[in-house]
Amino acid sequence: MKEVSTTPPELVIPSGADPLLTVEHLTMRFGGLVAIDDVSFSAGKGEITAIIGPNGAGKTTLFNCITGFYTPTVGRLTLTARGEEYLLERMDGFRIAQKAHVARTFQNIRLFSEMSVLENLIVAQHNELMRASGFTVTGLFGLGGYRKKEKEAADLARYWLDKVNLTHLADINAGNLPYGDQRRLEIARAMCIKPTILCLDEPAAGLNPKESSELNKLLIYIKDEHDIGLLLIEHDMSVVMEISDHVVVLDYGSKISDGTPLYVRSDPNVIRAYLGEDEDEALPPEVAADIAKDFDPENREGV
Ligand SMILES: Nc1ncnc2c1ncn2[C@@H]1O[C@H](COP(=O)(O)OP(=O)(O)OP(=O)(O)O)[C@@H](O)[C@H]1O
Repeated sequence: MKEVSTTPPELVIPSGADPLLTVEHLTMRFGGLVAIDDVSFSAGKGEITAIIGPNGAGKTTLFNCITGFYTPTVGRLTLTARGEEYLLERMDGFRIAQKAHVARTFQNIRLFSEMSVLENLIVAQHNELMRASGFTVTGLFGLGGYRKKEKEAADLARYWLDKVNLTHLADINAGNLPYGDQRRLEIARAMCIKPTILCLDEPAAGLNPKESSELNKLLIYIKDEHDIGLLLIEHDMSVVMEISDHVVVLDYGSKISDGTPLYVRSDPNVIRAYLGEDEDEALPPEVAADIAKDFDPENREGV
C-alpha cells in the first residue's frame, strides 16, 4: 500500500526530483583553513535555491567552485542539463560558462563600464558570434550565417533590455547607470549566455525596497518563463523567504540545514547559527523576532 505523507506540502524538503546541479562532498581548503567542509546538496531546474549563512560561512567560495574560479580540493559537482552531464570540478572556468552555460553575477558589480548597456549584452554572446564567424574574416564581411547570428544576438540583447527596463538607456555607458540599474544589467548580461543555471551573489545588496521588489519579480519571471535553475546567495531574509523554493544553510563551511524556507527558518540549527547562544545582533530585530517565534515548538508541528 502506498504510504501517505502527513507533512504539509510547504514543509516538504525539495527532493531534487529534477536535479540540475548535484554537489557531493564538496570541500575547499585554503592552506589550513577549511572554507567548505564536505557539503552536499542538489539544486533543481525551475527552482530558486538560496544559499544563506552568516559572514564567512563559505557561500561565495561555493559559487567560486561551481563557476570554476576555484578547483575544489575534494568533491564532485555534476550539472545535468540539455541532455548532457558536465563534471564542473574538472572543467576550466571559461568552459563552464561556454559549454555548461553556467552564468553568474558578482557581489561587487563587474560590468564593462566603458561599454554601452547594449554592448555589454552583445559582448556576452561573443562565443556564439565567434563560432558563427568560423574564427575567420567571415564576420567582418557578414558572410554565411554570421549576419543571421548577429541579428539574433541583437534581438536577444533587446529582449533582456526590455525585461530589465533598460531599453531607454541602451546607449548609455554601463558605468554611468545608477546602482540598481547596474545590478539588473548584470543579470540581463548573464541571461544573454542562455544559462542552464544562474548564480547570483547578493543581487539585492544595496537596493532600495522598490528595486528589491522589482528584482524579486524579475527572478521569478526568469524561473517561470525560462525554466532554468537559480542559485542565490542573499543576506536579505525577506527576499530569501519570498522567492526561494529551497534554502541551503552554511555555517563555518558546513551545511547545517537544507529544506523549504519554512522548514529552514524554524530549524534550531539555523537559529543558533544566526543568533548565537546569547546575542541577537546577527539579524535585523524583526527577522530575529520572526525566527524566535518560529523556534517556538508549537509552531514547529509537522516539521
Ligand atoms: N582565496 C582565499 N584564500 C584564503 N581564504 C579564503 C579565500 N577565499 C575565501 N577564503 C576564506 O574562506 C572563508 C569563507 O569565505 P566566503 O567568502 O566564501 O564566505 P561568505 O559566506 O561568502 O561570506 P560573506 O557573506 O561575508 O560574503 C572565509 O574565512 C574566507 O576568509
